[in-house]
Amino acid sequence: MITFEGVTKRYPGGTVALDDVSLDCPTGRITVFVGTSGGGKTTALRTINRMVEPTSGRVLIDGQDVREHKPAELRRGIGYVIQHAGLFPHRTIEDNIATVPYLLRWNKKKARARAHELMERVGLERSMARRYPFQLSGGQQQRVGVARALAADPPIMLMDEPFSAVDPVVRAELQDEFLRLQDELHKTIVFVTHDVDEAIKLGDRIAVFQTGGKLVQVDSPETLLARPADDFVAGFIGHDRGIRRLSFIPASSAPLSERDVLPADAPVERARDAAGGWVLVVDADRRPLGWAAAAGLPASGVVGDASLAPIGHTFDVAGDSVRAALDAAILSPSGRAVGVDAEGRLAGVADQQDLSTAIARAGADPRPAEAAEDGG
Ligand SMILES: Nc1ncnc2c1ncn2[C@@H]1O[C@H](COP(=O)(O)OP(=O)(O)OP(=O)(O)O)[C@@H](O)[C@H]1O
Repeated sequence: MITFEGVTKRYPGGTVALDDVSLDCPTGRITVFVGTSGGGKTTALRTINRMVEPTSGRVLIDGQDVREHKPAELRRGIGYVIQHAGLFPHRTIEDNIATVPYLLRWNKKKARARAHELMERVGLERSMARRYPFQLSGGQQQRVGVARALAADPPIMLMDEPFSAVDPVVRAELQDEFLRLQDELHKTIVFVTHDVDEAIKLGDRIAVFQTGGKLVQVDSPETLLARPADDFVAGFIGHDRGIRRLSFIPASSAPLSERDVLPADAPVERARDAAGGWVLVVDADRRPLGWAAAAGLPASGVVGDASLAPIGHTFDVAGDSVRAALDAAILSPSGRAVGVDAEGRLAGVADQQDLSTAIARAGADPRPAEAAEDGG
């Protein structure tokens, strides 16, 4: 665990970059620092690897003051990734990645083998090993930056806006891969961003900094969205925090129904009085085929003969959130969302009223999200 104990940083000239910050960053988890520009996020991050020395207070790693280590020695156990990757322009990709192994005096063969293994891990083709950074896209360079930080398998990773310099699509890909990697590696990560959505997506805990280096709130994303500590945090996380909260309400909490669901071989007569004007048609295996409008059914035959409107997207009742289910309902021609199991078979249908019920239930639970999850 990384612990900040009353850390203050006052720069010459009087700027207070950190004001008595106390905070824990738990082992194996992602702690995200967000906040206003100039709020002290980068300064706080850099006190961990001694790129910045606090004016007062202490930073501890597993109970030990970071000042007990020489900076160079300390940094070998701490990966560091920055915006624009900060690669050495005249070194090949494999040698960039192997920077720390070379410093640790690994032989060249072993260091390069490690670099190749990491290239695969972060989704870079081996053919890029001998290229130079300028021959890679921005997103690829960021992957190299992550691979380089991981090279000596440090238990801690500090990441300062690592995905900010790439377009939104690449950024989302990098975030997804980063989460997948963390699922395997369980590093202790401190991640700086000014993007609230990125913080919510990646953070196990989010620390919000305000101008003047004040830490205003540290909480899980769920709690931050549900209970911002003050008007500054509420304003910072935005007016659509209600919508964002829906991502943390499991779709499984919505009631599902089998109303107006028919197999493709059911006679059309059975579909004519569908309450909502639409029937969901499924195959013999209960896989959803499409929506049939009651008004557009053929005069006779089976519902499978009707022209079916596409379902759009379904939601996974076990893994998706109410946000995904609501999106599916809004985009569905019938206004109803189709819930499926892991095999893609129909689990049930939820209309917007059913989803409202789930939202109201979640909103009515006054316990902090963690306690509610524990069932305690
Ligand atoms: N070396 C320095 N000398 C003097 N002042 C500094 C120095 N580094 C940072 N500061 C000041 O300290 C404050 C905090 O800076 P810091 O870079 O930690 O903020 P930040 O939250 O990371 O901001 P941003 O989101 O804009 O990157 C700012 O007012 C900044 O101008």
